[in-house]
Amino acid sequence: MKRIAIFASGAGSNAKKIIEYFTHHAAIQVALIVCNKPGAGVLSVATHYGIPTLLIEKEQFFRGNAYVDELKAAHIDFIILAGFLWKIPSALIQAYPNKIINIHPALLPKYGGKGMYGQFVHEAVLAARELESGITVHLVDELYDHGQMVFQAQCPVLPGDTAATLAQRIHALEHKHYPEVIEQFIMQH
Ligand SMILES: Nc1nc2c(c(=O)[nH]1)N[C@@H](CN(C=O)c1ccc(C(=O)N[C@@H](CCC(=O)O)C(=O)O)cc1)CN2
Ligand SMILES: NCC(=O)N[C@@H]1O[C@H](COP(=O)([O-])[O-])[C@@H](O)[C@H]1O
Repeated sequence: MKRIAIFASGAGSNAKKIIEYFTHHAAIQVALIVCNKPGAGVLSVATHYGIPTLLIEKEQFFRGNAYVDELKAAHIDFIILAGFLWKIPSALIQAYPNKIINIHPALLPKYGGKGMYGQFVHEAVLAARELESGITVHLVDELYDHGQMVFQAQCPVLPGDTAATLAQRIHALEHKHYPEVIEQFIMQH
C-alpha cells in the first residue's frame, strides 16, 4: 500500500476530492494531511474523513528537519501539494526525490513563480487577456513551478470572466483530473 501525505494551506477542495478518490483504493491511501495554517478548511476535511493531521510551523520547516523524520515515521511514500503556499525546502525534496508533485492553476511556464497563487494567478491571466487557461501538474524542485511537467489540461477564458468565475472553472478541472493524475504518477514510480 502506497501512503501519501497531502500538503495544503487552504479550503481543501482538492484534498477532499483526492481523499474520496482513494477511499477503498487497493494500492494507495491518503495517510496524512499536512497544513501550515491553523483553522484552515482542509483541517476540517481531514477530521471529517478521519485522516490524521500534522500542523507545521515555519522554524522547524525551513530551519529544522523540514518534518522529514515525522513523514518517514508515518511511512509516507509520496507528497501531494494541493494549495500549499510555502516553498518546499531542499531537505524535504532530497528526502523524497521525484516523489513530490504539485498542481498549479495555470498553464505553466506562464503565470508561475513567487506570488503566483490562488486568485493572483487568475487575475494575471485575465489582465493578459488570455483566451485560455488551465492546470498544470508538475514535479516539485527547489524553485517555484519549475519542475518537470506531468500533466496539463486547458479551459477557455470567457468574455466577462472574473477571477472568481475563472477560478470556478479551474477548480472543476482540478477536481476532475488531479486524483487520476496522482494515481497514474504513483503507479508508474
Ligand atoms: N520548492 C517548491 N515549493 C513549492 C512549489 C514548487 O514548485 N517548488 N509549488 C508551490 C505551490 N505554488 C504554485 O503552484 C506556489 C505557492 C505559493 C507561492 C508563494 O508565492 N507563496 C508566498 C507565501 C504565501 C503565504 O505564506 O501565504 C511566498 O513564498 O512569498 C508561489 C507558488 C508550493 N511549494
Ligand atoms: N500556486 C499554488 C496554487 O495557487 N494552488 C491552488 O490553490 C488552490 C487550492 O484550492 P483548495 O484548497 O480548494 O484545494 C487550487 O486551485 C490550487 O491550484
